[in-house]
Amino acid sequence: MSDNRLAMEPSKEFVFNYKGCYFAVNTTPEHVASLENFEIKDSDIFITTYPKSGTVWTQNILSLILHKGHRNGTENMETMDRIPWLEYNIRNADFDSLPSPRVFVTHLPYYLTPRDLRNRKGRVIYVSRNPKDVLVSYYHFSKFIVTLEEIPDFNIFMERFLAGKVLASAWFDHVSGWCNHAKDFNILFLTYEEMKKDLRSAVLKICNFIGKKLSEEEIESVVRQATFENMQKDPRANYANMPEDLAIKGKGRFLRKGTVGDWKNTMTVAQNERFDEVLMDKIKTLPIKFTWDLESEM
Ligand SMILES: Nc1ncnc2c1ncn2[C@@H]1O[C@H](COP(=O)(O)OS(=O)(=O)O)[C@@H](OP(=O)(O)O)[C@H]1O
Repeated sequence: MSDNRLAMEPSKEFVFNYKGCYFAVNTTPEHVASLENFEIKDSDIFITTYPKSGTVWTQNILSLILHKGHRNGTENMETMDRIPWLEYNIRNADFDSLPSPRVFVTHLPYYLTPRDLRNRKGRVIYVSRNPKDVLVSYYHFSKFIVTLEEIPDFNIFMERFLAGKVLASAWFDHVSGWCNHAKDFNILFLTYEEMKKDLRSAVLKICNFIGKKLSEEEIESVVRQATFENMQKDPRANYANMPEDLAIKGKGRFLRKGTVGDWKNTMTVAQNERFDEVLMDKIKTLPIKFTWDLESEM
């Protein structure tokens, strides 16, 4: 294989491919396959995202909405214990014994989710983010965490991202798959940018969707604690107490910048043009309209 082709292939040391989707090696094809038959309860909630789209943010919002102890600071539970990963059950959580409503988090494409979920059992909150900010956030994240292959050259990282040769595969396939199959799920779509613009409205949408009534004061408390500035101070949101096998290798924080339009600080004009050439026509076919910076909307 030529050097260029080699640079495009994700290393088997970090990922495996199962039915067209790349997974990190801290799960197994058997576990992913078993999820098809995972029994869903009506009250279950799934936070579903492509990586770097606002997963931990939404996990924190759900923890704050559902758990008084999280809201008033009397309980200190790690995010991944409160809301475990479905396909990366690294702490071997007993999913059956989680308190109701169970909340899971997943990067699964729609077609690998539990069958019950695809039959409108349980609820899905799907959060998406403009893919240029996803790309840049993903690039920095790969330098930050040991479970991802580090690709120091942004050009190569971008080409892999555009070709879907990264964990969770192609951004467009993920988002379009979920949008096109929305009717199979009981699903709420949110975007990172709308959460950023009006967090309170997003929190209210979530409460409404999951049927949770909170007082005005409680809503205020959720919103206040879910801002970037406040979450950045929270060791749980920053994975500060990560288990060894997920340890952080780089400098910086999980909550890195938390802005809309940061891609402009990393992508060159040529890279932006290349990105648009590959993805923009496709993006225009999506029912979600993305915000590329907080001044302009497409
Ligand atoms: N409260 C709040 N407000 C705004 N932005 C926030 C917030 N919490 C997390 N983030 C930003 O979300 C990015 C991480 O995305 P994910 O949590 O989806 O990452 S992961 O897939 O779970 O690894 C990452 O984006 P970047 O800062 O652009 O890298 C985080 O900073």
